[in-house]
Order: sequence, then structure tokens, then C-alpha cells
Amino acid sequence: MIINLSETNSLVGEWLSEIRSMEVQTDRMRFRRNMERVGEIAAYEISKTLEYEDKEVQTPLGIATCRVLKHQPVLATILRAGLALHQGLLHYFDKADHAFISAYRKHNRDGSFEISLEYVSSPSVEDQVLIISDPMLATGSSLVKTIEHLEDLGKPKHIHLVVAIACTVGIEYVLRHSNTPISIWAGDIDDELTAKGYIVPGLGDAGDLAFGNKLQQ
Ligand SMILES: O=P(O)(O)OC[C@H]1O[C@H](OP(=O)(O)OP(=O)(O)O)[C@H](O)[C@@H]1O
Ligand SMILES: O=c1cc[nH]c(=O)[nH]1
Repeated sequence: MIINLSETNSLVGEWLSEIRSMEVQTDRMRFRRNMERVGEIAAYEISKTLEYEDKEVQTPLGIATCRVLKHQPVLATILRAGLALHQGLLHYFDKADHAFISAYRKHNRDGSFEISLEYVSSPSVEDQVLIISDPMLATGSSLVKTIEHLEDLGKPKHIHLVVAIACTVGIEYVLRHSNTPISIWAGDIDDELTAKGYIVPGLGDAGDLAFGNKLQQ
């Protein structure tokens, strides 16, 4: 299932316009906060797909039957660009366990790159609903490598990918390579990818915009 959150009229369109805008991007705090907001909305939408159970709650005046989550999802993110989006999901799924994965593009002299995955800290994902956040789904190689690694630690029941901008090529690549049912929640979807793996029109380099330029590795 692929959900483009910009397809229906909502504030997501407003936030995406700021996230993409060269003028507004210079305000790093707004860039990160808008990423959080996309994560918050995705969390709310994903919450409608999860399992619930009744819970009796004592109020000052009586007993209320409330619908509460049956199981908490596991929230995973890819360092470093995913942190703000992850924080948005965490605002809503505030009781969840977390996984952190470091994946970055290691560039070769000829301009090509491989994904280097160096740090993984994760709870068991066996039979869990796993929500992975990463702002950009470009070629899809970072997410596929991350999913493969997490799947080695256990078989999740379902994977939800939360991204700010997804590229159609990357979406197809991820769906082709996963062994687990996947839903992709994208703030918006673009069709073009440059030879260097940047989404067009996209937004630029999400990690650098949120946290500053990094030295090339
Ligand atoms: O779909 P892909 O082609 O794999 O590209 C997407 C990756 O690129 C960005 O990370 P980046 O490598 O810029 O790392 P950063 O978090 O250090 O900025 C982004 O956060 C994704 O992880
Ligand atoms: O367009 C892109 C592609 C990968 N990573 C980014 O930050 N931006």
C-alpha cells in the first residue's frame, strides 16, 4: 500500500511546501519541526491501522471503556537525517521501543556510492509492527539495506515506512526487495532522480538541511 499524504488537502501540503522551499529551508528549526509534523500526522494515520482492545478506566465519576492500543509498534530510524521525523512519530507513539541504524552514502571517486551500515541498536522485531522513518526514499538502497538487517533480527508482522519525499523508482525498489508486507506513507511523491541519486524536485540534502553540511566520506 502506498499513501501519498499530499494527495488530499491538509496541512501536510503546507509543511511540504516549506520543507522544499530554498528560502524557508535556511531556518533549520522550522525544517526540523516540519519534519516532526509530517511524522506526527503519519503516526496518527498509521494508528488507525493497528489493533485495539477495550480497557476500563476509573474516572472521578465512574468507569469509562476506552479503546487502547493492543501492542506498541517498534519505531526505527536511519541516522542522521531521520531524527526529526522519528521525533514526530515518538510524540504520538510515546510508549514504543526504538531501533537506530546508521546508514550513509560512502562515495567512490567516480561519483558512485555504496550504503555503509555501521551501527544498529534494535529490540527484537519478531512479530512486531515496525515503523521505519527516513525523510528521503531516493534509490531505496538505504532502506532496503536497513530492512534486510532488521529482518535478520526477526520477522516483523508488518513494516510501515514513513518518508517525507519518495521517488517512484525507490518505492518500486523497496517493494521488490522486501519479504515483509509494507505500507509506504509519503509526504509527497516525485518522479525524477538525478544520476547522483537526488530526488527532483525533492528538497536537497535532508541531513545537511536539518543538521549542517558534513564532510564527504
Ligand atoms: O534512497 P537512498 O538512495 O538510499 O537515499 C536516501 C538516503 O539519503 C539520505 O541520507 P544521507 O546518506 O544523505 O545521510 P545523512 O543522514 O548523514 O545526511 C536519507 O536520509 C536516506 O537515508
Ligand atoms: O534527494 C535526496 C536523496 C538522498 N538524500 C537526500 O538527502 N536527498
